[in-house]
Amino acid sequence: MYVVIEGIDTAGKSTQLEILAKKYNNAVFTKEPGGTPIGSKLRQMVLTGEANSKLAEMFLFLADRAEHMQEIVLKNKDKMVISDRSMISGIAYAQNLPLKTVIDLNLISTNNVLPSHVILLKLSKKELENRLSQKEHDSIEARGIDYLIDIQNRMEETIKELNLNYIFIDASLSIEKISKDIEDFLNE
Ligand SMILES: Nc1ncnc2c1ncn2[C@@H]1O[C@H](COP(=O)(O)OP(=O)(O)O)[C@@H](O)[C@H]1O
Ligand SMILES: Cc1cn([C@H]2C[C@H](O)[C@@H](COP(=O)(O)OP(=O)(O)O)O2)c(=O)[nH]c1=O
Repeated sequence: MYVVIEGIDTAGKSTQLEILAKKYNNAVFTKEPGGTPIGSKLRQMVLTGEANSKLAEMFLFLADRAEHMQEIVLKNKDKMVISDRSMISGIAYAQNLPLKTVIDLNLISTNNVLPSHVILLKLSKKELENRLSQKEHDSIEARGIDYLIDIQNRMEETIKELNLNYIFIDASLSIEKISKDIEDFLNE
């Protein structure tokens, strides 16, 4: 089982992953970017905004994803792997290219492996404003509210386009209700 939890910044992914870690203590918990040794270097480069070129930034994420697929997802394919973000973020955040092109590049990076379960936490614009006002921003979050809402729409579009097995959850529900919905989805 290859489970991914998706959502724009502040949607509540880390909060739910902490709860999942207590419930599924045999699962392998990982993240993109940064789930491997090379990945943590790439993560540092993208989050501090070292790349001036948007294309270069996307290729850093793709390099991270290829290494992560080989070293974490495929090496643990007999276990439950639960990842904070995935190719869905990769496709949605790379807005400078048409969706189809970015999907193809991402499928190359994952060797055509797709997640078996996708959880998307969805924020309203108002709730996003509220949550972002309470944290310091990295260089991607600093791009603003409308940018992130566009990304969220692109995440939905990507999940549907790839025909994935998914659940969309209203991220402003209580932490407990969201975690129950996730558990039910994983037990289906
Ligand atoms: N269901 C929720 N309701 C209200 N606040 C939440 C909820 N889930 C998370 N939060 C809060 O929102 C902020 C962002 O959550 P976090 O889990 O760090 O998001 P992400 O990992 O997606 O960036 C944190 O301050 C967290 O406590
Ligand atoms: C996986 C991925 C993330 N991103 C972005 C989304 C986030 O803004 C950032 C990754 O940050 P994230 O790990 O979510 O950071 P935080 O620790 O702040 O929650 O990179 C891309 O632009 N492309 C990608 O392929």
